[in-house]
Formats: sequence, structure tokens, C-alpha cells
Amino acid sequence: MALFCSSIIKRVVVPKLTRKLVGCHLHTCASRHAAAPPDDGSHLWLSSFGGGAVDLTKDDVSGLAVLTLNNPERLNAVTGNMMLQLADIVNDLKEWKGGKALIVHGKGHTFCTGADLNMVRNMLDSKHGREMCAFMHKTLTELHRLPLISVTAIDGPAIGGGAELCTATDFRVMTEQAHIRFVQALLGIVPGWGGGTRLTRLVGRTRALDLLSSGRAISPEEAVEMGLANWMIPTGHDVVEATTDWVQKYTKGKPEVVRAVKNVVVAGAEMSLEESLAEEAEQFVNVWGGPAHQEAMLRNARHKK
Ligand SMILES: CC[C@@H](C(=O)O)C(=O)SCCNC(=O)CCNC(=O)[C@H](O)C(C)(C)COP(=O)(O)OP(=O)(O)OC[C@H]1O[C@@H](n2cnc3c(N)ncnc32)[C@H](O)[C@@H]1OP(=O)(O)O
Repeated sequence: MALFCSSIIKRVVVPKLTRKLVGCHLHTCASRHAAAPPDDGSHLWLSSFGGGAVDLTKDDVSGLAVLTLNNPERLNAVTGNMMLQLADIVNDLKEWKGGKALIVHGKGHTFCTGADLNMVRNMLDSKHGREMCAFMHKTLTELHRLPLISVTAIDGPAIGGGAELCTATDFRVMTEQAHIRFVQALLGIVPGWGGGTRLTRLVGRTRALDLLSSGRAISPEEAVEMGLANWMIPTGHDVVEATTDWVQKYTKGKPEVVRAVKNVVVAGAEMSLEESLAEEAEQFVNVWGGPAHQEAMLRNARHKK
């Protein structure tokens, strides 16, 4: 395994809300001596674990992006190379001003089987574990905070890191053949990509403990019942097409309005009360009197059932 370091530091223009949240995240990490922030190039060794790809298509007319995990020979396991591509894609999506929604899915009838075990077997020391964990924490936290309505479309298994990844979108929809399974404890570890924290916030303490300790598979019916998934895709439908139709109810408005709504919710979920109220006011002022607001006032919008 060829590991290497580089001093190249990527410069990214971070939007205001993200800046505040990143600042808050780094503070927490530093104060608890958790994983080092990965902007120091310490993650570049990931590129030595190749194979697979993460593909992105963006439609500027509809504002919909589709992200595809593309490593079907390994059931869309995530290689080091794919981790780097995923981070680049998230950075790209952050800057996509016309974007409204993102669908995340896997190629073939599998969502994702987590980290590539061929890579995991070669990085069992704590340094590499810590760096990979920090890198994926950052990437998936930023994915979660994107100013887009995001949905994971799960067909087949979402296992280990794949189960974690699906918690980093706003919604999850599942086919009848899908299941979500946090197998980490069965592998002698705990979730390392932020999925344990997100799962606990999604389904509550008792259910998260049940799912993480047992490593049992969650069916689509159970996932919907506990609020982990939001819809079951009817059998016989193309997964991405069905998900595209499903998400449209959230993306009828102009991009700046869809994005402002998401920003308000991210602030409400992650900031202190004072900070979140201030952020909400800022988002309000940004859209007040804008094209969508003017249009709605001109057409005298009514909202009868
Ligand atoms: C820090 C990361 C950590 C986390 O946070 O959770 C992880 O993600 S660790 C990885 C956790 N994932 C797993 O343990 C999944 C292991 N895979 C399986 O249990 C099974 O493959 C399956 C998902 C139950 C499917 O079984 P089946 O339908 O019988 O297919 P195969 O087992 O034959 O798989 C086909 C093919 O795919 C390869 N594969 C599957 N998963 C991975 C993986 N995670 N990494 C690398 N390769 C994977 C599998 O080895 C087969 O390849 P061949 O042997 O070449 O045929």
C-alpha cells in the first residue's frame, strides 16, 4: 500500500451558514480532542485505494442532481478514491446556485455496502482510522447541510457505512427489496461516518440503541413506521424516476426559496436558539421582496384545500 502526504490545501468558498456551522463543528472537535479536521491534506492517502466511481448529473432546468455510487462489482462499496470524489461532488453542489434537490442512489439493485473491505483490511491502525473517520464526517456533515432537498433512494442493501450514508440526506425512500442494516457492532466497531449521531436524532435513543447493538436488518415497512424512511417505492417503478416524482412536491418554488427553507431547517436543527433565530431572520430578508415573493403578491395567491 503506497501511502503519501501532500501539502496541497483545497480552498473552498464557504457560504455564510456553512461557515457558522463549520466553525461550530470544529470547536466541538477541538474541545473534545476528536478527529483532526481533514483540510490539512492528511486524507490524500485515500487515493491509493482505487476502484469504483461516484457520478453526478445536474439538470439546470429542473434544479435536480443525481449522485450515483458506481462500484457494482463490490455492491457499491466505497473505496478511498470514491470518498475523495464524493467530497469533491459535495463541494461542487455547495456552489450550485440553481440547485433545488439531490437524489443519492447506487448503481444496480444495491444501495451501498459501506467501506470497501479490501481497503479496511489494509488500514487497521488508529492513524488511518482517525483520518478516514474525520474525512467522512466532514463530507457527510456537509452533504447533510447542503441547501438542497436531499433524498436517498435505497434499492437492495444499505449496510454499514451505506446505512450511515443514507442518514446524511433529508429523506429516505425504499423499494420492497431494500433494507438498512447497521452492522458495525458485528464487525467490532461503531459507526464512524457520523451515522450513529444522525440515527439517534432521527429515531430516538432507544430505537438507535436497538439497531446499533443488534445489527439487525430494518425492512422498508419498519423503517417507514419508525420515521427512518419516508416512502416505499411501489414495485415495478424505476427507482430514480419514482424518487424524482416524489421529491417534486418540495421543489415547486424558485431555487432561492427552496434553498432558504432548507437553510432555516439546518439552522433550527444544529444551531443554538439565538443563532438559529438570527439565521432565520437573515434567510427571510434574503427572499423578502424577491422575484418569487413579488410574483405571489401579484397573483394574489390563495391557499384553499
Ligand atoms: C468505517 C466503515 C464501516 C462503517 O462505518 O460501517 C464499514 O462500512 S465496514 C463495511 C461494512 N459492510 C459489510 O460488512 C458488508 C459485507 N458484505 C456482505 O455482508 C455481503 O456482501 C452482502 C451485502 C450481505 C451481500 O451478500 P451477497 O448478495 O451474497 O453478495 P456477495 O457477498 O457475494 O458480494 C458480491 C461481491 O461484492 C463484494 N462486496 C460486498 N460488500 C463489500 C464491501 N463492503 N467491500 C468490498 N467488497 C464487497 C463481495 O466481496 C463480492 O465480491 P467477490 O467476492 O469478488 O465476488
